[in-house]
Amino acid sequence: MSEGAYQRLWDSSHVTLQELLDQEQPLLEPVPNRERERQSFQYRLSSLYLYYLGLLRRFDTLYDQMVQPQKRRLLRRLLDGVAGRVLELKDELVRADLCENHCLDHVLHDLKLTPADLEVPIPKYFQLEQSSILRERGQILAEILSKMETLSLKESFLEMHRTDAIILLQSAERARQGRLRATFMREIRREEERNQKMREDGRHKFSQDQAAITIQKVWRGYLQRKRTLQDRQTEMEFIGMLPLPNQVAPLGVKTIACLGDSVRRLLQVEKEQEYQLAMVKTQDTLKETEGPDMKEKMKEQIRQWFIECHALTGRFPDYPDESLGGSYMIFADKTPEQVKMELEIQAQEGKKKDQEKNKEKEKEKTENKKKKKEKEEKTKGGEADATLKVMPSKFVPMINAGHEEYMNLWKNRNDSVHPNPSFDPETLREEKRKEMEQEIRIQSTCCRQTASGPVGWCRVWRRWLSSGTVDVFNHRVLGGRAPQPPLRMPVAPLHSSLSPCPFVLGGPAPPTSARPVDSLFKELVMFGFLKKSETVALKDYVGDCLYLGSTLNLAKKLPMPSLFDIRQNIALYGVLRLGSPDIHSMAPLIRSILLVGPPGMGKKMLVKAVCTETGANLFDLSPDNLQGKYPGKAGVQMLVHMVFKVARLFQPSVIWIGNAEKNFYKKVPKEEKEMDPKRIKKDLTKALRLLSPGDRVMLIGTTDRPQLAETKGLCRAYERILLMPRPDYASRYVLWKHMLEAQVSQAAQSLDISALAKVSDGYTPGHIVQAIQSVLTERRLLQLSKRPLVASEFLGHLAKLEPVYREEEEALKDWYFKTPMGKKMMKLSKDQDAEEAKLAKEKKKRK
Ligand SMILES: Nc1ncnc2c1ncn2[C@@H]1O[C@H](COP(=O)(O)OP(=O)(O)OP(=O)(O)O)[C@@H](O)[C@H]1O
Repeated sequence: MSEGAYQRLWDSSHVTLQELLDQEQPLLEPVPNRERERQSFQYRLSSLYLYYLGLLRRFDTLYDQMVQPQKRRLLRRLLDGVAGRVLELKDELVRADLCENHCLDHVLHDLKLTPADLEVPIPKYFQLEQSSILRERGQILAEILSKMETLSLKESFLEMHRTDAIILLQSAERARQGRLRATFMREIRREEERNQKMREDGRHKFSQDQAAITIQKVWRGYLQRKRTLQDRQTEMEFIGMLPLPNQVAPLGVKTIACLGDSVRRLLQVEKEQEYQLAMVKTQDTLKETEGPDMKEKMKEQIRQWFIECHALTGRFPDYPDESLGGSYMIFADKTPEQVKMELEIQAQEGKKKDQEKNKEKEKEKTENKKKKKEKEEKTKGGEADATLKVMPSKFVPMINAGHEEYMNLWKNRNDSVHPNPSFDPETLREEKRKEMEQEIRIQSTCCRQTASGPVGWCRVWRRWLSSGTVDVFNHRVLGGRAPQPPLRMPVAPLHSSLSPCPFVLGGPAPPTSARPVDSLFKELVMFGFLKKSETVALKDYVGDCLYLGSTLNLAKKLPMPSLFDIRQNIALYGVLRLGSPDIHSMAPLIRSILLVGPPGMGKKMLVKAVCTETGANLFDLSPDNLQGKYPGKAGVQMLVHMVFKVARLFQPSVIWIGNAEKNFYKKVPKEEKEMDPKRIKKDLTKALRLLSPGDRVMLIGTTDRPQLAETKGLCRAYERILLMPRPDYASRYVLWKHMLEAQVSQAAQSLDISALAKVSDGYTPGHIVQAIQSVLTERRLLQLSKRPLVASEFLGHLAKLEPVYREEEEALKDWYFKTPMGKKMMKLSKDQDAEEAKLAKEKKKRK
């Protein structure tokens, strides 16, 4: 696609954005929490969520492919804003549905969208723009690990004696010879058997006709089977169940498209460098040509302002307070009277506000008490909240600002058909001029260094005015030194990446404060707490969505999350939050997630996918990994402190706890008493609470037996609990298809995948992977051309595996309904039932 095509896509995206922004305000109005209103509220939220998802996809493509650097800067802000709004809306959906998975099939249908539109896109820049620091860190980790590996290899080599090595070689060689001999003997035996059979069969002799009929039968059967297969193929192609042969290999087209994308990315880098150079040049030129004039004008303006004020009021006005904008008030296009009035009004309002605040505080206190009482009464009476409404968004103002900038700067350009991919010098100059104006304004009004530290320049002005030592009429000093503009802008201390760790508040200094972070990083790698995560893309977590969610809801059956829902939730809770600092700092904070599901559901795979998609470090604090390391109370305190400190400083980070139930055991089993799995519990919960917006650190726990843990403690540590039940038919179908086609191209055409999906009910994706791996050995893959794959081959292997029994899954569900979210979900469904029963009664009475 060309720059012009992307520009048109951008233009159309803003039309949708405008419509969405118009829908934001009505959502803020509270709605009574009754069945019908709740449904329409949920519908409005869901459609908004889907539209924003679509916009996110578009802005991601645009940011990835547009070349013009100034437009890309705006697109980045819009992309982050929309991603953040999607996260906020997801939170609202959870609050409205009281459930982590939402049945949006009817909304999809109404909006004429497809299930693919439900997919949460992961911005491509998360991976493409991973900072060099992240890459360097990966290299350091690989280096440390390879050093450790070579050391352990050396150690293991040293241990083997020469005689042992010879014995090992000899036994391997003898085994090889034995295998060869056995194969040879088997061949001889088979040959003998064949000969014997031929001798025995030789007795039945066919007549010529009989032989011809037999051969014809076999041949006709073969031909018919072939024809039937071809007919089936043509019919399937005709009804669209199989792709047409000319559609099967669009690989060439795809590669060309990918190549085009990469070329545009290279062009982006080129144009960005050009833009950076131009920025420096423009800044220098403006400073030289317009800077001195601008400075003089500003001084003159301030002086003029004072004189006019003096002439009007007979006295010098107070210098505008820094909190009110300082000299900005003077530079704004206002007359001195207006400014004076405004200052006075603001001062009065400030006083009033203070008084009002005090009053409000008192009021709030009494109201809070009242609300508490009401809530208690409601919970006793079993009533639900009275109103439903959306929380004010932090991202909408950001999107609004971006939208306005687009409307003012980029919408009505003459070159919209063939836009110029290079930067626009006029816009750049305007931007830099504004920046310079701001800088000079600060220089001529703000900070000046004095013996007692930095003093606001406006304060100096004010002091000079109050002491009467400055002659504003002639712009000279009557006594003492005239205020001098600062020579240099004060530089705020950079936010050091090694800032004090917040994880030990108060009390003694942090135990690792004297150690460099690199050494802590190395220690964690050496002890096996910081691991190299395998590369797994989130899209490889295969699964289909639930197509009949709303129908199940209508039939009063609680729909369970599909694998698709789980993938989307991980993308929303894990990837989008950890991927961008801007999104994380403003989005609703989520510090921890717990994945609950039977073994083989892909819990570990999802943890690895979050790390891959965001470039996060992977810390392993699983109880098994803690065994024998950092003993005692002080040890574990030190470990948690170290892990969270390194995780925060080298963010984004994922702290993974496998078998998370062990940290919260109701009763520690005898065989695990020595391990003491609960020792980390207290410090972990404390450290988690100290994570704040902007700290891109997430705890992800995985468990298959949450029933063994104290539900309260577990739910307090993990803010979101995602239940992963066995895959349904649709998910099993796509799992089989995807995994088989990864090894055998067009496996779906020769195999009855639907039958495989049906018989594998109860098996997890892990089981399916195992069955495929055991059937599709190297040998079997070589035989495929002669002996096509059939579904029955997988059955034997599946039968050997232990499925997830219904009782096991029911136990997991029962546990889930005891968690806070599960309880709310149950309560809502009961309330709905009661409400419906009441309505039915009323109807009957009326009749
Ligand atoms: N939805 C899926 N799509 C593709 N592969 C999957 C999916 N779910 C699981 N797998 C595969 O199944 C195997 C088992 O997954 P994994 O080890 O992550 O499961 P788990 O739930 O963590 O198991 P456990 O509880 O035993 O630790 C892995 O090879 C993984 O790649």
